[in-house]
Amino acid sequence: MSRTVANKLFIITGASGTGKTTISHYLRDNYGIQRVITHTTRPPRTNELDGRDYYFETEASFKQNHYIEAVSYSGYHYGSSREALQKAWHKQPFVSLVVETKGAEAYAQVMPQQIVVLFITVSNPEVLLPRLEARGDQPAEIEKRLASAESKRDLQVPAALKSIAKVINNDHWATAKQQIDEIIKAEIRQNCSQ
Ligand SMILES: Nc1ncnc2c1ncn2[C@@H]1O[C@H](COP(=O)(O)OP(=O)(O)OP(=O)(O)O)[C@@H](O)[C@H]1O
Ligand SMILES: Nc1nc2c(ncn2[C@@H]2O[C@H](COP(=O)(O)O)[C@@H](O)[C@H]2O)c(=O)[nH]1
Repeated sequence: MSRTVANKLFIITGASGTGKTTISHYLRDNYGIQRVITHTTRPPRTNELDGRDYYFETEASFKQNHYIEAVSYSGYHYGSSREALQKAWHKQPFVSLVVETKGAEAYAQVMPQQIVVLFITVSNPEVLLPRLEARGDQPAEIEKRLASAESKRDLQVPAALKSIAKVINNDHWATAKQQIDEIIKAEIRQNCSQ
């Protein structure tokens, strides 16, 4: 008898520059876990591609998707659509999603049984500025972002996620990677034993 693997969504959340996207790339490259592409009205950064990094939308086209959740962040709209999640799950049972914390809270309400929440943090938020500079973000954008209420809020695990979030400290990539490996391997084992 064939066994179906339950669909799982690894939600990667935390403040800007903590390393969420880096971790989603690690999951893709090492475990084949693809990221659900989300939608935004933010203009693309250098090297970002439509359909790969985001679905880049206009104000008008953003409104045409069917969102599980959508937020404003540092002056732009962001949203994760039902269409994109279903498309990703259609291809494979384990997928990831990179969102700010309000988005993660929404998923905890909508599909609590299907998510694993990874909250990414750093011990000293002062490292975030040089990290965003190294990423090539425009200085004005970095200043606006790090000063935003959302960015400051996302430095702490929200109360609604405290009981379920797996906190990953990303001061150093080598130790963050170890933590991620343990979590993913445990999820794979658990899924295989069901
Ligand atoms: N442990 C680390 N040490 C040093 N630099 C890191 C580390 N992890 C990630 N970075 C770098 O920090 C920058 C920001 O990382 P990343 O884009 O993954 O952050 P993010 O949380 O997705 O940010 P945002 O929410 O703004 O999109 C990148 O240049 C990345 O290479
Ligand atoms: N709640 C949601 N947050 C999202 C979504 N897509 C991305 N994000 C988060 O927004 C900020 C800013 O992203 P950036 O690419 O401009 O740096 C960051 O925290 C992302 O994780 C979404 O669909 N919903």
